[in-house]
Amino acid sequence: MSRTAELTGEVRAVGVSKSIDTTTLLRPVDVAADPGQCVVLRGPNGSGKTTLLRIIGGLLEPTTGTASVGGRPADERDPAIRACVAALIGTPTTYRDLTLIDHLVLVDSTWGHDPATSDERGQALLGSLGIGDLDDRFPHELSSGQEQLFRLALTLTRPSSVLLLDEPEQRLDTTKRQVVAGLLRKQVDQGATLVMACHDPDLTAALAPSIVDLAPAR
Ligand SMILES: Nc1ncnc2c1ncn2[C@@H]1O[C@H](COP(=O)(O)OP(=O)(O)OP(=O)(O)O)[C@@H](O)[C@H]1O
Repeated sequence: MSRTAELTGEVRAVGVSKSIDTTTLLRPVDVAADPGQCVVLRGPNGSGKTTLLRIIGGLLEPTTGTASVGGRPADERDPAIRACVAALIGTPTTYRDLTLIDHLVLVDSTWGHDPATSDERGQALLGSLGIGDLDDRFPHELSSGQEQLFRLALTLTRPSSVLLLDEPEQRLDTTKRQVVAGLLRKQVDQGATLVMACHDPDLTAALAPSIVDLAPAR
């Protein structure tokens, strides 16, 4: 996808908040993250971390403030934003009759990589997440932690400048959290902008991020 190169990974959210009727989902907050930087969103359950990630990903319009990626308004209807942002927020779509490696080959080749080497890249990614031996499984044949690793693989397999991850540590054991920390560190070192919600102090510390602490929504 040539559009990926068009947008750099600067993420900005200025005074963004979200309310629905009289309910506050997110109190006003600022976020700034540049390429090669990690920002971790912290806060108690219900403080609005997922809501903020959805706003930055252009999936949700803020009630106040503005959000942008690469200098453009964050709006996932914009193909340039979609080409730039890879997000793991909620449950990605999977196909019951495709194996894990089939999924990765599909996503990799769809996003413009050489289809002749998609399989190789997919195998390497699964291997780096410690689930290389599950390449021929179907998504419904995974444990919940293995499923989370597969979701991360699906997110990381496509090209992107910005990674938005909602609690990537979910359901992972300590060893796998360290594996994910190493993989995300590598992405950041290679120039990705990483914004993630996280409840795990060890994973947070491993990424040496800037921290944005969210106040409880009410
Ligand atoms: N569609 C909605 N309508 C009304 N309130 C909502 C809606 N979606 C979420 N909320 C509320 O908005 C607040 C923020 O939710 P959000 O999921 O962003 O929090 P979070 O910080 O990600 O929480 P957690 O740590 O539990 O994942 C919560 O109080 C939640 O109940």
